Amino acid sequence: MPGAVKGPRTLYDKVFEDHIVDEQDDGTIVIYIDRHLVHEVTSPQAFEGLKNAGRKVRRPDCTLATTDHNVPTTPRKNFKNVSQFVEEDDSRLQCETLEQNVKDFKLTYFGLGDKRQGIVHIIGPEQGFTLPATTVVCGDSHTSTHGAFGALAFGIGTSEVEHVLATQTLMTQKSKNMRVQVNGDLADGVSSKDVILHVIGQIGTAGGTGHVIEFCGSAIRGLSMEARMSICNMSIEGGARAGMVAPDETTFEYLKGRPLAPKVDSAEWKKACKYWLSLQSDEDARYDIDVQIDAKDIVPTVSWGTSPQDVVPITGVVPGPDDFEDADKKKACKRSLEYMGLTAGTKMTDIELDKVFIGSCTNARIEDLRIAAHIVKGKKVAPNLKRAMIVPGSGLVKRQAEDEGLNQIFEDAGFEWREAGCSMCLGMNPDILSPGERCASTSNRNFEGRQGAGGRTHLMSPAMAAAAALVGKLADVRNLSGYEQALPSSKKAPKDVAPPPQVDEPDSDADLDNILDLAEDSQGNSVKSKAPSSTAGMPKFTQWKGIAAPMEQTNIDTDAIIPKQFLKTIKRAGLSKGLFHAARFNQDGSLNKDFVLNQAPYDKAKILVCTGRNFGCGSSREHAPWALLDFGIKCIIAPSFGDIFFNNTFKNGMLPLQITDTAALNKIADEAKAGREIEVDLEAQQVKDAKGVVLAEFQAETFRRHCLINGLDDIGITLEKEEKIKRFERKRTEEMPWLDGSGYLTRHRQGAVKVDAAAVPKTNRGEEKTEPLEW
Ligand SMILES: CC(C)[C@H](C(=O)O)[C@@H](O)C(=O)O
Ligand code: SF4
Repeated sequence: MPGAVKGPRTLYDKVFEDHIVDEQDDGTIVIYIDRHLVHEVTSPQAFEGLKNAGRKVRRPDCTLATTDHNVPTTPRKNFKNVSQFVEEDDSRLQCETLEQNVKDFKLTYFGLGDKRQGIVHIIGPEQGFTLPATTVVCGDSHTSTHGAFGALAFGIGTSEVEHVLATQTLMTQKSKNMRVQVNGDLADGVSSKDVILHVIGQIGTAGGTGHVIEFCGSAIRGLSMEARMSICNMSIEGGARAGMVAPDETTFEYLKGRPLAPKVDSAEWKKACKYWLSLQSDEDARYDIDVQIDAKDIVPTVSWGTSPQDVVPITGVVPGPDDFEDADKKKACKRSLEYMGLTAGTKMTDIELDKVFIGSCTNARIEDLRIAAHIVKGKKVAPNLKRAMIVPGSGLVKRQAEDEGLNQIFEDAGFEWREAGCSMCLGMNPDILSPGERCASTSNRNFEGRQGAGGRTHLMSPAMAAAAALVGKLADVRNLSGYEQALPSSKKAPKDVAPPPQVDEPDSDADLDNILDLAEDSQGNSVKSKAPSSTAGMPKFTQWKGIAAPMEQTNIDTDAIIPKQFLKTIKRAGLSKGLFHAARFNQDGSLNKDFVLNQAPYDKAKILVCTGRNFGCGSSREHAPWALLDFGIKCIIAPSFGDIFFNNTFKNGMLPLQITDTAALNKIADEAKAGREIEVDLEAQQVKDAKGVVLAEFQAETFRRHCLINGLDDIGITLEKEEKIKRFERKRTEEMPWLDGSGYLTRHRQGAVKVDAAAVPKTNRGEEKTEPLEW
């Protein structure tokens, strides 16, 4: 059994094995997905796929949608509907499309008129939708956040979103185990954001590739749930598929009273807690990578460059190329310094700022706002700052903060107090940096152009961002009087600083007796597809020959492959215009002749050969492979890939080809540089030059190779496993009844048959007049 580990098991092994629906000898495994979060950016093409195939959403009771990336953070007092409220055309279309889709597919949706709306990774935990030991996915790389609950939570691309909507499962492979142990007491002034920035600085942005990280050790145990979420959130910046923390008393305390968690002290709650506790890694469990960190070595940490691994202690100086031994790193450092407008040797605390952003799925929870408010209370934002913003992670965080008077503290200090959303974390809405502006940000990515074309981002904790706002430069929070009381270090971490949010009473209790029947119904309905039962739906990939464009850079992230402004589409086609946009075009829109894809013969490239490591790291946007495909590139050759990008390419009939043998890779790159064609032969598993001479041999994964060669579509293949999925669901209902829609999700279960019978589905909530929703 490929998925099962013999002998002692890790937390990840246990959660993964408990979700296996089907497994093949080659290691391809179908796992069941307990929780699916949906947002407006990565879902339109998935819903379109479902509609085209006549498929339904299999488990509306396990699906929760919100709109977060595109939404303005301006006051919503006069909000009537998104059509009037969202001014920018493409953003509005994406929000409207989501609203149409949640109506068409009868999904629970927290729209802009709902006080529970917010960043998808904030609302899931807040509602108790995220539970320990579950599998949680979302078309978003920071789904890793939910691993703080001991859930196996990871980001997926849009094709996989469609797969989950249709089948409630995913086809996957088992990842490797990595352990990051942080032991000891965190010093005053050091918070969980410093821990994760420090860890990424140590392991690098590709350090966790192919692994699930378990964070443990006394320092992690001492952290609140909010702090653990910030750590797991950024596992993706360390390249990991997911991050996890074993559930414990802190987890249970946080969950108590959440609307979608089992009712405290009920039989279900007790059963759930017992199961959740059993998931702790066994004592002798084996990890493929083991990292030990002493908490006392961690100081307030900030980023200086354009990758989350580019971090230094706030007491340090900007590094220079000479500080690195590796040639690639020297080059990357030079490029980062140019982009960031920094000189090696400059004291970090001498770096002047233009803006401060406190928000994002990493650090916009109530605890983060409390810390920042404590630091700025009674003080003023430095006069040199053009803007300082607080963007709460959800409507409920905002309300809680207002109940505590935090908004007043911020406004008195000179901060803007905004509505919930992703905001300046990636600037898909109007909150962006202008070219050259420098920002202290509590978000998670400092890629080139991340917060706005030409914008410069320094990542840090909320306490450090608050300190920076007061000083007008990067600043050491420990130099401010009274900072100690603000920070819940491991020594004094409160059990649960956030009282459960006040939410509407859940609908009537679940009628658990009829779960089995309804599960049958919903499954029966969900597979009544108009789609042909054939699994052949993808273009085939056998041999692929053409000009290969050479690239050398390391860590080419998906923001660089296609920046945010091109994500505001509801289609897959036409994205080549955004491909490598910042590099391909000058500021006036003309072609940058120095960029390889603008030079003949590479403007007709069909293959990309990247000799730098970690191609496609970062976000889960499937727009990256779509843009490459639209340009004509169907195969990318590199020494290593970001996990989600790697998966996404396969779903589009493309081949990401990992060649780790440097000599072979260089031979291929030489052909590319000479402007000669190369051929990738997936059947023979060889890369050849134009004359047919073999440059490299490779070993593709058996099942993926089979699917590519035969043009097989994953959803079709999975739907053939219907009986196994049903069996899994029956067992899940018997053993973990709390996972079938509870609270306000119950109605989807109870109403499944009734709603499905409706000729023209109205909305999923026509009756729910008491709910604070738009419809
Ligand atoms: C839009 C989405 C695909 C993306 C992600 O996956 O991370 C975004 O949330 C981001 O932070 O870049
Ligand atoms: S990383 Fe930023 S853009 Fe992505 S989900 Fe989080 S807040 Fe939104």
